[in-house]
Amino acid sequence: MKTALITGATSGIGAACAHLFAAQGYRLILVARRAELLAERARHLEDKYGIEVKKIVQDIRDFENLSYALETLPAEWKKVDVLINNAGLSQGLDPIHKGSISDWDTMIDTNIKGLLYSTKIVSNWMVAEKRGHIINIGSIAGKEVYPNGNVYCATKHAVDALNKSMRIDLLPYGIKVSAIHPGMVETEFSKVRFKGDENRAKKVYDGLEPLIADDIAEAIWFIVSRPPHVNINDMLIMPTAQATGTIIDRK
Ligand SMILES: NC(=O)C1=CN([C@@H]2O[C@H](COP(=O)(O)OP(=O)(O)OC[C@H]3O[C@@H](n4cnc5c(N)ncnc54)[C@H](OP(=O)(O)O)[C@@H]3O)[C@@H](O)[C@H]2O)C=CC1
Ligand SMILES: N[C@@H](C=O)C(=O)O
Repeated sequence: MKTALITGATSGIGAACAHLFAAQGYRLILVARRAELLAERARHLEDKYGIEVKKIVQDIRDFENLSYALETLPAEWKKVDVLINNAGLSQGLDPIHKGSISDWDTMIDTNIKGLLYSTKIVSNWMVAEKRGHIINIGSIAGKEVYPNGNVYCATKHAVDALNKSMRIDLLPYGIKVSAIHPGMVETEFSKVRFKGDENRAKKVYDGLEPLIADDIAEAIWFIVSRPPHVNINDMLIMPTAQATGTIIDRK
């Protein structure tokens, strides 16, 4: 049985990936902070698809505890076939001079360092097995910048660079590396960005049809299901209604 490890599996793209990989018969290692929601998601997946789920209730910004939780998994669970570095977020949408230092720290610690921490642990497992596939969730914000996107865009540009670096560093071990860069996807993302302001979050998608999480999960499945001689390095996937990264923030 194949194993997928998904960070940020309680909501949005990560939750959609968990469903899709479970439906494809993968057993899952799911990482997130919200214990009750993770347990509920895991129970549903086990009941619906008859697969096994390991729940890792951890903040990916905490390397020591994340490492302990993952390294103490049973040995056969460490033969991870697919790592989906999904956990991430944006905090605020302010011009640089008005930005919050703590928001900047949260985005940098989650989107860059958290991704590095999970990759550090799992890539070593994959190197030992000389196989695996790492999927990094970037963003259109990792390809372009937009007004007030500053630090979030910078973190996703970092993910873009890290993806290219991982691809080179892990090639000798037969490990595939791919990035997917979505445009607007209607998840909890905007509610998190605007600190729970549901009206402001909803307005982001007014007047256009955004992507949904399943669109990204299906694209990731396409990437993962390519034959061994094919590696998709980078996929940019946008709502038809969104040509560039500019977020129209309707206050
Ligand atoms: N939605 C969009 O428009 C786009 C999103 N993206 C990227 O897609 C990825 C997923 O976002 P999306 O599904 O939209 O957003 P959601 O807010 O719906 O999901 C984010 C997930 O990440 C988890 N998470 C956040 N911080 C941490 C942390 N410190 N430790 C562990 N888990 C964490 C959350 O779980 P919990 O709170 O339980 O820990 C949640 O499961 C992110 O990297 C985002 O930047 C990229 C392009 C577009
Ligand atoms: N595409 C969105 C999420 O990453 C954004 O850029 O805000």
